[in-house]
Amino acid sequence: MIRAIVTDIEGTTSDIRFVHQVLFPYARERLSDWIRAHHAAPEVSAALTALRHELGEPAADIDRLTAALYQFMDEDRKSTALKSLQGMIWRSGYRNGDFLGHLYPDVANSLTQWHQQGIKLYVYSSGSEEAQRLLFGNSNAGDLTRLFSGYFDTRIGAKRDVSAYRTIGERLALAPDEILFLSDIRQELDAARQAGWRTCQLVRDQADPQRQHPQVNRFDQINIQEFTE
Ligand SMILES: CSCCC(=O)C(=O)COP(=O)(O)O
Ligand SMILES: [Mg+2]
Repeated sequence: MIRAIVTDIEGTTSDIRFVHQVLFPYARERLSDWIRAHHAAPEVSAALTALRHELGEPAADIDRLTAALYQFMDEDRKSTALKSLQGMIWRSGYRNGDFLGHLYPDVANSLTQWHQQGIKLYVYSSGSEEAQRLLFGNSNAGDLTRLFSGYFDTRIGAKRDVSAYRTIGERLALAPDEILFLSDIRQELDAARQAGWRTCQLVRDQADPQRQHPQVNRFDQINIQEFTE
């Protein structure tokens, strides 16, 4: 029986174009000035210290760190430090009403129904926990944060790494086959399945010809019973 659903964001609940054409450019355009202005703030300073550690350059100055962050953004590197800083910059974007978090039209209804059925809902995204809360709290379907029981980001591990799913499973205190993972990326679903989870691939645009996991186009096509043996 499925007791928890863990969902990815980009390409699953939300359009990849929103992330790549709205969120990422918003942070990119502001990053350099923003770091200069805020590097002494404790949460920013902690992220920059983590970045120095990630780079293996304990003495890196602000210019070097900024250059590394631009390189990471070019590579779409899922660096925990970068993701943390992006989340902080997006905070003002949501607060100023520069954008709303994009959710596909089928998402809010399905999440609400699953929540009403007593299924616990969680997010697992490379975006920071703060970025996840901001997106669901300021979405085009309103504030959906009340539906979620928790948020996981790259601090728990990388999304293609089976150990991340094992650790999340332990935190949820559920048997692996009681957890359903929703994602658009086959390699993430492969890792979740290796951990014993049930999986479902969202194919918002084009089907994945490899068909390694059950595929749906929308959340309202997900029949939870079908994932229970
Ligand atoms: C929380 S929205 C920003 C998502 C993000 O930064 C990202 O890198 C996409 O990660 P996902 O794991 O949701 O594909
Ligand atoms: Mg995704």
